[in-house]
Amino acid sequence: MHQVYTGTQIREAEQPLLAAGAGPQLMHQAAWGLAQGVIELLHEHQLAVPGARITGLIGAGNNGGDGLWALSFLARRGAHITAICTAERVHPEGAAAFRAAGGRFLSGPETADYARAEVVIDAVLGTGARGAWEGHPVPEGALVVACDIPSGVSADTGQVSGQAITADLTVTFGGLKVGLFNGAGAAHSGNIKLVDIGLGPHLPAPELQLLSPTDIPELLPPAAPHAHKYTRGVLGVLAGSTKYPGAASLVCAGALATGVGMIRFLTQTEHAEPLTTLVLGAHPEVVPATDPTERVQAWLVGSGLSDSDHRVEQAKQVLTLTQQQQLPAVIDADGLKLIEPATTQPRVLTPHAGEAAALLNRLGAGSDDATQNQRVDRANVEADPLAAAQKLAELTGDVIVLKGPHTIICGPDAGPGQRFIYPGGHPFLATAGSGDTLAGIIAAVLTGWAEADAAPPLAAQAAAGVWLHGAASYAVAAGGPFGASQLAAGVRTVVAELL
Ligand SMILES: NC(=O)C1=CN([C@@H]2O[C@H](COP(=O)(O)OP(=O)(O)OC[C@H]3O[C@@H](n4cnc5c(N)ncnc54)[C@H](OP(=O)(O)O)[C@@H]3O)[C@@H](O)[C@H]2O)[C@@H](O)CC1
Ligand SMILES: [K+]
Repeated sequence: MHQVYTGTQIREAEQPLLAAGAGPQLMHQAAWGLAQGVIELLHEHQLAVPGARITGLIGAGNNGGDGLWALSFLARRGAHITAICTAERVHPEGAAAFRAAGGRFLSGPETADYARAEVVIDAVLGTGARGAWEGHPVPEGALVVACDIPSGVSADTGQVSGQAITADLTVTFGGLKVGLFNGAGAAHSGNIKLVDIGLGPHLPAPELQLLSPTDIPELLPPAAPHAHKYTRGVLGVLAGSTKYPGAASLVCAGALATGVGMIRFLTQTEHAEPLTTLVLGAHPEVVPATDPTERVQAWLVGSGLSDSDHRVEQAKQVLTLTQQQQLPAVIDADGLKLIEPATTQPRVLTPHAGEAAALLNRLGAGSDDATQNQRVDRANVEADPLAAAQKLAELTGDVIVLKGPHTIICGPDAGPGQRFIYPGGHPFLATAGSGDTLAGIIAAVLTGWAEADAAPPLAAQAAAGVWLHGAASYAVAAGGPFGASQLAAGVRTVVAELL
């Protein structure tokens, strides 16, 4: 498990060390790690360090200081180092070390040299940045290494209000920052390398957690040796419609590959119908059901539902039932249009940005602050998905899985096991039906834990499902582009490797 902090939390953790006079030492550690990051990147690109043309973009504060010290370390390895100051002030000790190492500050016509840089170290703004940044051009083809956080990206939120640097690599100090993973920041950060500068004992509870493969086995329901299908868990599924028949099969495929005792599929009508035939054709083990009150341990409602009157009525009925029985439920897609907030029921909502915006508007999210009566749109959610997920979790009392390039999983409470980020599956995962499979996977995890004595927090269960879905995408993508119906095979591979 990796911990992710806001920039403000990292700054606060530095304070006791700065007060004890450890500032220069922290900066040297940070700069050393930054220089190592540059060297590794050069090697990855089959470029030699001796003679490499490396230019630092240097701001007024300690971020600039880190950049100057890193350049001086790189000069010792034979790199050709130059720097451009973007402000009138510059970190004095850093500048002295840079000059002593043979570094040259470019000014006036010399800045033309900048166009030949092979590597640019972005050390303009770090955690001390405030408001919008006007930006600075980067030579075409240069590799860009951001110092701590790409300049222009908020370390607290990932928001970019003016211009921002886009890095190939960000070397970040003391702790991973929310801004590297959330919203626009994720697209600017490139690969991320964490350098430990000894803040450990001073760090607070993290804002977010990133799951590692070793965290997953204990978050997936155990397969007990003497289990039978009912103890393992029965999942009720209300998914698919005449308009989106495939969703029902994809949901069932995701759930079966993750592992459930049984699936009861709520049919559209009492009579044999094409939707049920399709589901049973793909998964003969699924049991069709016409009565939603038959016993299940958890429900999945909404994937591919469409707005057909009959299917919507069925969904309303099942949602009420799950509330009365306090059953775990995953609510996906059109099911999200039907939920009412503030229940104590263990529920997981799985919106994408557009659905999250619609739900926030329906629940009146804009009405309690300066944005009064202003409608939330998809772009607002995409700019700060963590804030949107937190707001939704607060308004509904549910666990929110906000799907996107980086998926946020957010429970209604703060604290451990409540907030996670999954930094994206394989790009091929952006395909129709991928969300249906995800809903099935999460629902299977909830089903398996539904009657267990010591289950992980609901948000952690959902986060494990998101992780499984992402890992499955890499397993399947090894064989080339894929459609969602092939994802379940990847889920089985990943689960088999884990258990
Ligand atoms: N603390 C430590 O010992 C350690 C810190 N470390 C490093 O220090 C970094 C934090 O350093 P920091 O606090 O000096 O702030 P930093 O990000 O360099 O920028 C502040 C300067 O930028 C300016 N400025 C602000 N916004 C702006 C804008 N929008 N557009 C333009 N200018 C803007 C602002 O100028 P002002 O407006 O105040 O004149 C101010 O001078 C941190 O990220 C890490 O890299 C590590 O070495 C470990 C040890
Ligand atoms: K920076």
